[in-house]
Amino acid sequence: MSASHSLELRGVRKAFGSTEVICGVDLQLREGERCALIGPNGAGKSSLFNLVSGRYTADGGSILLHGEDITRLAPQQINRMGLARSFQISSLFPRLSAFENVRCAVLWKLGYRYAFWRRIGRLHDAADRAAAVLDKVGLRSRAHLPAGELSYADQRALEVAVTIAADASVILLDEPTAGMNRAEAEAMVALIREVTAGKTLLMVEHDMEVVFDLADRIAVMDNGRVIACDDAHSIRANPDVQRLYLNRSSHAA
Ligand SMILES: Nc1ncnc2c1ncn2[C@@H]1O[C@H](COP(=O)(O)OP(=O)(O)OP(=O)(O)O)[C@@H](O)[C@H]1O
Repeated sequence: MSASHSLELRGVRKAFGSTEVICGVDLQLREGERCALIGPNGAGKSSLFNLVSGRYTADGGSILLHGEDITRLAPQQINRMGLARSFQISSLFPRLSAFENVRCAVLWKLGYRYAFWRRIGRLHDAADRAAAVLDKVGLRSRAHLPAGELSYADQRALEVAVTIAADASVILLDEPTAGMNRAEAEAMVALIREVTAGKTLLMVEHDMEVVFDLADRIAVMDNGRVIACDDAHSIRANPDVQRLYLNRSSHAA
């Protein structure tokens, strides 16, 4: 793998029982690029996220993070190597404040197991980092509120904050604008653009306006395969992609 690839999938396969749901996926993400993963329901987008983040183990092929093989590593090992993933279903602690949610994520990355005399310093570091991240996502004034009391859009922003808290270099976002109105989605796009600057982003997204706005490249999945991966112009013009979307219902993206 060239050193400029942050993430590389080589012939990745996954089956559940006798059904292969990921059928030999190759995908390469360059450092600093934003890639959207699209495709119809059941195409395999979430399964691919689960494989990359270590929740599922691949049956074949390999996954490399900055050139290192992570195919068989546990999620927390992959996380500590610099890959962070958000979840579509909220993984926030609703009774903890926004600040505490982010601080937990920072401490988790630091690996909260070290000598006592180092803890105090680390706690201060974690608090500073959490405050800075909340500032970045525009939640400074709501940092003290329980996560469960934030508006829906703010909870999604907090999810992004938790995901970027540990300063991962590769970020996976799962439908970051799902359930948002246009204005909220636009604000989220601006936020993602800012907080992922210089990082590598892989994002599952159904909203094509968001996809075309944010992504440098778009990977299209169908039936467990990546059938195209290219810039927006080429994806729009791709006959296989056109066929895929014309043949589906309106919720095809
Ligand atoms: N844990 C599992 N056990 C069995 N089958 C699974 C499991 N996870 C996913 N699948 C199957 O794998 C296929 C791909 O599902 P996946 O959720 O990855 O698709 P998706 O593209 O994310 O769809 P959506 O857009 O609806 O979220 C589907 O046929 C699904 O039923």
